[in-house]
Amino acid sequence: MSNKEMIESGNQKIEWARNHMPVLAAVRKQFEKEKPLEGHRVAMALHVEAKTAVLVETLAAGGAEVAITGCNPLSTQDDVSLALDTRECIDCHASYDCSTEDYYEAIDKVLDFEPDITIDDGADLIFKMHTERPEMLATILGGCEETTTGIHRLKAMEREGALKMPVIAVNDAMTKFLFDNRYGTGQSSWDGIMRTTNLLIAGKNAVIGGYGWCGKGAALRARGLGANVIVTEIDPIRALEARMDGNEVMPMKEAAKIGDIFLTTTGNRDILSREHFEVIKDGAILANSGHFNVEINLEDLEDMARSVRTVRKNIKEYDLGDRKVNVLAEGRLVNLAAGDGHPAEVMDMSFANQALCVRYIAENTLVDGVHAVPHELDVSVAEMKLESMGISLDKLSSEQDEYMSSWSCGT
Ligand SMILES: NC(=O)c1ccc[n+]([C@@H]2O[C@H](COP(=O)([O-])OP(=O)(O)OC[C@H]3O[C@@H](n4cnc5c(N)ncnc54)[C@H](O)[C@@H]3O)[C@@H](O)[C@H]2O)c1
Ligand SMILES: N[C@@H](CCSC[C@H]1O[C@@H](n2cnc3c(=O)[nH]cnc32)[C@H](O)[C@@H]1O)C(=O)O
Repeated sequence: MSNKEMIESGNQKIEWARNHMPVLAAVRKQFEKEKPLEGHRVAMALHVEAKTAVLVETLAAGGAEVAITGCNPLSTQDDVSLALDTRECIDCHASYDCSTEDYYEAIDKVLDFEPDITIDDGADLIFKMHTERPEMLATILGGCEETTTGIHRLKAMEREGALKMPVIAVNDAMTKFLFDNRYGTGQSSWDGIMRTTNLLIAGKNAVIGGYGWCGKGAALRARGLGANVIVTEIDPIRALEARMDGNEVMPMKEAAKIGDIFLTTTGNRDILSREHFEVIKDGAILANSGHFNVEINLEDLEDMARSVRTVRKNIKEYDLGDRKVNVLAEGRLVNLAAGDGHPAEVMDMSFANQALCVRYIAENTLVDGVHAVPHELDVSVAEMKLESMGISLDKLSSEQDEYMSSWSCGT
């Protein structure tokens, strides 16, 4: 494809996403009128694809200048990246097939832009500023964090007294994790696995590593596709919940022997490693939808393999001698590296939270540390989403309100 064709293709994808993100469209309308981000510079490290581009456009519509790069290798869509870079007030430095070196160089480029507000998905911008460019922290008003892993990292920094800027935990908004992590990851991970393998899910043993919000969604959709679902966990309450939701629960070492498809969603490392590869079923398919490329230990697999070859686009077959194992998308996020990421309607809510939190940072002075998304913003996103879906609610009558808040007439 020529550059011109790539830009056209990127713009087409952005238009489609924009037309399916009504909450962000409502926020954009407010931003166009009120210009709350005039004079602000926003640096972003997010998956650069069409829905993210709609968020970038929204921030620019609010008056911000924006520089953006990716937050994982293999999750950028190059046509969207090129299309974004043609926009006024927007610099885009992301590319799909970047090396680890290119990836961190691009993080530096968006920091060179001297932002006063950041948006991270995994806290790489914040980590880089704190470790290599601390002088930047003096002019940072605050940041927003998109994902669970980023929040873990930031809370660890906060615990050690190392976090020197305010950050809003956008991931922890109800209108984010209940929908994005659960229904988004549930749908888009299986979409990535199905389009990459072109194999049937029904009748297979699907092993889900972790029963957090992503794992619950992944298990739910796997059951809907006809799989027998096995969950692995380390948390007794989540394991119990998984069992009572109708899944089998067992240690990974047992699941490895019988699983046909493995999907890791823990945010942790080595969910699948040497001890599992030693017993894993022949032909097993391994995919990750959790954190970076560390949930499946590829070094162990490479070490154990006699040979490795590409057997289909985005599928590498590791020949272990008596068995073969297939890894999708190099163990990186399968829904983004081998798919189009979450559905637009879900990212609509996640990114409306982001846009509203960027505005909140611009208009308020926050102390250093991890902050919750203000409850009224979270509720306003739910209200706007319901409105866009044509759904209205009952209202408490004054009698009901009084009854619920009284202690004298409860029985
Ligand atoms: N692919 C995507 O688009 C996408 C979307 C949202 C979140 N994420 C990422 O997915 C990961 C999970 O997010 P979440 O919101 O579900 O987190 P969560 O904290 O709700 O769930 C993680 C679960 O994994 C379990 N776990 C941890 N170590 C384990 C181990 N060794 N074996 C089995 N289970 C283990 C935990 O007990 C927990 O129940 C994070 O890295 C997050 O950033 C990815
Ligand atoms: N750098 C992090 C990235 C985790 S991806 C998880 C985040 O990606 C976000 N996400 C999922 N799909 C899309 C998409 O299509 N566009 C933009 N962001 C997405 C989602 O909100 C989620 O919180 C790490 O490796 O741990």
